[in-house]
Amino acid sequence: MKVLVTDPIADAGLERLRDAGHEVETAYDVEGEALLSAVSDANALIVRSGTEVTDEVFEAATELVIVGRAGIGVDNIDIEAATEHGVIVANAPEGNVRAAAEHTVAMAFATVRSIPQAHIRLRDGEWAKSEFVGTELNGKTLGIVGLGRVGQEVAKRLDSLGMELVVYDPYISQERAAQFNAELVGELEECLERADVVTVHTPLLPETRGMIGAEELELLEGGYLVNCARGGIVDEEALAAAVEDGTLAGAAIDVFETEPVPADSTLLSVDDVVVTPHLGASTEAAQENVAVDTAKQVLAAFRGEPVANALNAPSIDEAAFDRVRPYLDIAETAGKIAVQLLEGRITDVEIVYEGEIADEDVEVVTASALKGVFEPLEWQVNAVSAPRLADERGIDVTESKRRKADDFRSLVTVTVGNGETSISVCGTLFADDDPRIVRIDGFRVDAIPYGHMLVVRNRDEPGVLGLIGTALGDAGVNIAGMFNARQTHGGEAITVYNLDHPIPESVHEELLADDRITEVNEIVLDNTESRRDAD
Ligand SMILES: NC(=O)c1ccc[n+]([C@@H]2O[C@H](COP(=O)([O-])OP(=O)(O)OC[C@H]3O[C@@H](n4cnc5c(N)ncnc54)[C@H](O)[C@@H]3O)[C@@H](O)[C@H]2O)c1
Ligand SMILES: O=C(O)[C@H](O)COP(=O)(O)O
Repeated sequence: MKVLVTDPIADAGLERLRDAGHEVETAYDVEGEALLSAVSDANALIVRSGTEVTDEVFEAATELVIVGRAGIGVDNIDIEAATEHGVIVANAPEGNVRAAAEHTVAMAFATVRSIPQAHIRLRDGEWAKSEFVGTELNGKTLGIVGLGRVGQEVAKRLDSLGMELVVYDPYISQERAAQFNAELVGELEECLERADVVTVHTPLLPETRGMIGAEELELLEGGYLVNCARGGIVDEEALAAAVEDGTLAGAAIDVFETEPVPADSTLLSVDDVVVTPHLGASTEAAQENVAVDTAKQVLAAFRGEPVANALNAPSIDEAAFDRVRPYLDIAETAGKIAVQLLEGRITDVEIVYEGEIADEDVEVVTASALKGVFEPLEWQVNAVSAPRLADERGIDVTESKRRKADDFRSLVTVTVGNGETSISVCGTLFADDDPRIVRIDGFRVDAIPYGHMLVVRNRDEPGVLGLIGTALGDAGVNIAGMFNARQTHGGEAITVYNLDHPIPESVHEELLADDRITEVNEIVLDNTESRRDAD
């Protein structure tokens, strides 16, 4: 597999990938056509905040399985486009949190004590001691906007330095804020009004873009603003003006609307604005953490295992995955069979888990079942894009669980409907790893799902099986296995064959010409020949 890395990550991450036998190409700072060309044969792309991963990139990256973000913010990655192309996007949300929090605290001190400004004056030979009378953080109020991972670490640190904490975060509870000795307020305005120093820790989202502009900055009058989250959350022009005209005492900014920040940015020309070039995550420990975490996720994606921090695909921990892994194939197969037995446009899919499997986290299994349903329809699909595809095409997907599974340890049933009728196919594992189809449309069967299968509905009358066998034999189609089930003596029956060859159209016609046979369906599964041989 080829892994393309377009922003610098720590060697530890690159080594993990190489040690696993993959080709790792580093192409830092590529953009435009060069990026499109470099990514065209890549199976994984690893980025930090420096690479814009747009729809165009996904169009060009036809072999891509995963985009790994060695860090937290994914505002540079078009996740919608990734999902549409069936590409996993995963970030590394833990490894640089402490580094970002420490940088935020450092930036708070830098601005309230004018450390960079004093440093420059002294380097220039000026002992400007009397000009730099700072503000003590102890006893002041800190306004935290966004109490997520980084916000919480900042809260702990500045609480211990004697600050009162006021939090604005519409998505957390009062109790959560209280755990950090913070008071949760309902409005951003109140947070800004009450704070002496505000630190910003939200993601950049449509909702947070420009959330702190001129009006909001006025509410922080006389205070300081620290943004080590994302450029664009705070309006840069408004911030520069507010510090310049004294509305704010100062600001410290690590992240910018455009990065690298243009040299003529007004923010860079304001004395009381302290700036760093997006250094929040730039510690050796943080870089090693996120590089290794990202490499691990790329390797998991290559192995077809769930990716721990996937943002657009089901994620599940390793131990839980080991328990559901055997059901991925049978769910996909049940979906494939069900959809091939259904006529008309599919309107709904139901996946039912019964028995021991019902105790598990089955999101990945459901994604596999959906993949199975959509693949025979020749929709470009994988387990990442299948749930979205269902949503886009207005297909109703339901999932349910029952603790009891009659006669089996676990059962997975996939039912597909077309608005008028539905077909359900139920699968299980014998001896934990031997997949079987045990019910088709309510008939109890015992079919090994692989290769070419023939599903015939017929009346339970003498001679029908002989007729089918003869028709197949005459056409040179060898029968590898067969199972016949009926509901009542002389009533409707279903017969399932495993065949060694595809079925010629003439056999379909010959069988359907007999009025005892009501339906003939050939099911094509892509399971390997070796599986069949093993059987
Ligand atoms: N400067 C750096 O190098 C650096 C390093 C790490 C993280 N970051 C950035 O820091 C930010 C926070 O990262 P995190 O890991 O803590 O994210 P997180 O997802 O853990 O936390 C974000 C918090 O923001 C809250 N939030 C969302 N919308 C909000 C809104 N409209 N108003 C108020 N709160 C809102 C969420 O509820 C959540 O609690 C991100 O933007 C991330 O990219 C920057
Ligand atoms: O979101 C992040 O993780 C930080 O902003 C770090 O970004 P970087 O990896 O580009 O330094």
